[in-house]
Amino acid sequence: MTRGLFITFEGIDGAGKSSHIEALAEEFRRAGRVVTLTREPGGTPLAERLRALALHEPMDALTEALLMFAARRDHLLQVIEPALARGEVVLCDRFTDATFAYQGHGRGFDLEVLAQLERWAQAVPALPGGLRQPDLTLWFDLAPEIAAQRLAGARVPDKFEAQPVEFFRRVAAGYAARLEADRGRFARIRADQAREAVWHDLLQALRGRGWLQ
Ligand SMILES: Nc1ncnc2c1ncn2[C@@H]1O[C@H](COP(=O)(O)OP(=O)(O)O)[C@@H](O)[C@H]1O
Ligand SMILES: Cc1cn([C@H]2C[C@H](O)[C@@H](COP(=O)(O)OP(=O)(O)O)O2)c(=O)[nH]c1=O
Repeated sequence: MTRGLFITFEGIDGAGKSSHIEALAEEFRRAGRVVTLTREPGGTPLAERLRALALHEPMDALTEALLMFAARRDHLLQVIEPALARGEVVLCDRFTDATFAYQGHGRGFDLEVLAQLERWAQAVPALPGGLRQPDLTLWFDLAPEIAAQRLAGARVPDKFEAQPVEFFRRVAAGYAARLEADRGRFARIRADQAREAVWHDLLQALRGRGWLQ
């Protein structure tokens, strides 16, 4: 059976993730793969309810991190693991790197505690190493000033999108640190380019791994 693939999309708000995720799903479908397109926080009825709370209610950083990981655990067990077991391609708009970047680096919450929560929430005993991680993380790297310009007037901001540029500088540094810690898992996409060039680089990252022709 075809091996399942777990690919996550990451980057600060406005970096351009959503603009490409559906196109990549279509590309995989053309290649004969079944695709599950999903997002975090969310992806199940319970996790979507937790998303609404986490994105719109004020709360301390630990509460926020616990909600993110609670939503993630439900999503992993209900959606991601079953899809991977069926050999599907799972494309997920954000995953745990976002928790390290936003709750960890953005809000300043303890990274060691996050690493512990990651080990609990992503535990899948049947896997070698016992921990589910993405096969590939596409990091849309964009300067916060440009992301803010792109988002201005584009949509009503949620709790995070309303943060100042300084917050997103820390979040972006958080993503860079995650990449440094696990280079093999990441592809850094230069998101300051025109859409066509971003799409080209994204496809190259997939082709380079032999996952698309
Ligand atoms: N390469 C690009 N150049 C200019 N604008 C872009 C580009 N990619 C996306 N956008 C625009 O920037 C805004 C944010 O893009 P979006 O895909 O929603 O980002 P994200 O999902 O990462 O928050 C949208 O208005 C989108 O149309
Ligand atoms: C997954 C995740 C998202 N977030 C934040 C980042 C985003 O600002 C917000 C929702 O992400 P996103 O789905 O990208 O928002 P939109 O659909 O509006 O583009 O949640 C965290 O703070 N921690 C997390 O663990």
